[in-house]
Amino acid sequence: MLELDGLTVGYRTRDGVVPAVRGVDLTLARGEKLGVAGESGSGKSTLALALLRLLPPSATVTGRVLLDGEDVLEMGWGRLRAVRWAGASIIFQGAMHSLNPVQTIGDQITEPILRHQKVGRDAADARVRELLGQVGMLPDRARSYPHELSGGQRQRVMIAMALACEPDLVIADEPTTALDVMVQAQILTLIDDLVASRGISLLMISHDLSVLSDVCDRLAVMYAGRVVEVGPAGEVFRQARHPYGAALASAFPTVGDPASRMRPQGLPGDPPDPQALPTGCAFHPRCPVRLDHCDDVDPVLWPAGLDGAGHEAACVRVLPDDGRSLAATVAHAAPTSAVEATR
Ligand SMILES: Nc1ncnc2c1ncn2[C@@H]1O[C@H](COP(=O)(O)OP(=O)(O)OP(=O)(O)O)[C@@H](O)[C@H]1O
Repeated sequence: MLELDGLTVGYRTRDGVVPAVRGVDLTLARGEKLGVAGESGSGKSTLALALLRLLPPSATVTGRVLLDGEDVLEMGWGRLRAVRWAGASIIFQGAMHSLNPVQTIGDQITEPILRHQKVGRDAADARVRELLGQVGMLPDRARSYPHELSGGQRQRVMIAMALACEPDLVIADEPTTALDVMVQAQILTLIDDLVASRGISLLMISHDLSVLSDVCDRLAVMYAGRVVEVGPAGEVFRQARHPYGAALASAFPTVGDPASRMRPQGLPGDPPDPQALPTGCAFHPRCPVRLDHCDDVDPVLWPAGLDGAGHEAACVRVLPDDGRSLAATVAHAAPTSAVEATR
């Protein structure tokens, strides 16, 4: 139902263009849950905002964002307004900053309902009470202002708003950031249950690969504005093929897994400045297994799963046929079709 085709976003600044998202191709099937992971600055939020054209005017967007076959980037404003909320909606990070502090939450949830569903005020109010019940809140909370609610309750309100117009796609951008671990688990379970029971597609964004692997069917890992690994959630989390995916996964302990007794491993170094990206593979300066020519070639996504089931990684160490390391291949002349020289 969602297809990103070469999605590229740059922000114009006084110092030049910041390339925040660089040629992302992704698909999301109806009812599927896709997680997008990556460090701060990797372009996750920019990607999410681009899907509904919510980026600031300084952003330039190219590529295609096909929602049920229709390009969101080409839509007129009328059609775009109809698609927002009803076709796809976003649960933003940090509900306190996303809710209007001087409006009751009931009024805020009512607004998209009145705008998109041809119902009267009474029916909309009833729908708000029903939605609040579905996200585990007392219907009377409709009269509360955001500051009268806890962080977890405010995030529940955001979820109720996102579901208000029965969208086909929900985009959740760090929906549990700033919540304590217990509340985080409740909110994740709530989102998971609500999208599953309605057959809604979910695109969830987080820096936390372990959270995403719990909730999502597939995972995409972003680094410096690119997807560097994508595949079935369990496989990407436990058998990452890209060195960055592996580093991200090993930064989290897994409860119940004997391997979790190992201490989580940090990844030395910082993500690159998008305006001064390293040559070749953007990850090579931090890569623990880089090869001599990794500063020269910029790999594209390539089949990386041993059983070939939709697992791809953009690393010259991953080979199309059986995933042997490039070290072996260098001796046997690497197939140049597996890499893309971009310099
Ligand atoms: N309005 C803007 N103007 C210029 N650069 C921006 C703007 N918004 C984001 N960026 C830059 O674009 C890049 C991607 O930012 P983005 O917020 O999408 O990353 P992220 O992975 O979502 O990070 P976080 O997890 O911290 O939200 C970063 O280098 C960021 O500094």
